[in-house]
Amino acid sequence: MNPPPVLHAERLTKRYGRRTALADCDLSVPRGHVVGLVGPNGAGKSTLLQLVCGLITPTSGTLSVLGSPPAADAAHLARVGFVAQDTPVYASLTVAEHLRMGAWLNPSWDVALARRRITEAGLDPGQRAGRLSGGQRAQLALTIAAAKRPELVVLDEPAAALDPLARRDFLRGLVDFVRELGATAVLSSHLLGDVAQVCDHLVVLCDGRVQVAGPVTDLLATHHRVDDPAAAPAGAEVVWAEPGRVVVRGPAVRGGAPVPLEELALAYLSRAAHPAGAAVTR
Ligand SMILES: Nc1ncnc2c1ncn2[C@@H]1O[C@H](COP(=O)(O)OP(=O)(O)OP(=O)(O)O)[C@@H](O)[C@H]1O
Repeated sequence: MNPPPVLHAERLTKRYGRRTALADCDLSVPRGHVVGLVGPNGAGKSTLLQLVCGLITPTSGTLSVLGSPPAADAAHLARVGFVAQDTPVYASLTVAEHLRMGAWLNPSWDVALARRRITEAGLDPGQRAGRLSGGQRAQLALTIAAAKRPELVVLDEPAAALDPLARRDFLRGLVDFVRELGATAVLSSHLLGDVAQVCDHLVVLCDGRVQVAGPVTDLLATHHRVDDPAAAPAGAEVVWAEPGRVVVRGPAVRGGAPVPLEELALAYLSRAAHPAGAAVTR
């Protein structure tokens, strides 16, 4: 029997007063992936991640995380790591004090893993966190999440403020620890290049709705670029069409070219932003 998905949402909806942040989201994410959650400002990414961590509750619909309701109990919480937006840490505590606090709060804390990651990231254990650079702070936050040995780690735009080199190091560290632990990571980002670099599962969210989701290999196999929407075969869907950039979804297209993941995500983001501009099923 297959293990339950890491995340399973059915008609998941979150409203803040009259504002709908997430609307009728259906989503299923299998274990062992690095999942990229992309969408523009206000798409609902943070809302979805906060629901997953049990920081807020749905207005309607259902959500299960590792087979249980989010944050079901202390044991369930210990299986989920969270790196919040801007990777907050305690400015007056040193790196070593963060690790001691992590060990004290988390029964499954892996002392050796935490020490090794700090050394690999070049962090000084005696340094106060308030004096760390953005990249160093992100590495500390990722180390704290990793040393819990979570089955799922949720990261809300953790690398957005980092320079390209620091981002690359951070993302490499993330992929290494996900592989080492056999965990799943869900990472929200505006940076399509980062997502294309490290994610093997993609969720595109716009206006609180899932536009497309699935394993990257499946998405790449079912999307093609053609010169002209008329070249799309019967049954194919034109996701987005503009001069020189027509992305279709469906069976292989004669003369069609592969679509890089960044362009595929952009096609769905463009369609959501300009609904009248595309979306033709032939
Ligand atoms: N606590 C809140 N109270 C009221 N509205 C909220 C609250 N949190 C989010 N929203 C609204 O819900 C919508 C989705 O916001 P959310 O922060 O989830 O988007 P996001 O995709 O994470 O955006 P960003 O990329 O800018 O961080 C937005 O319209 C936002 O204004």
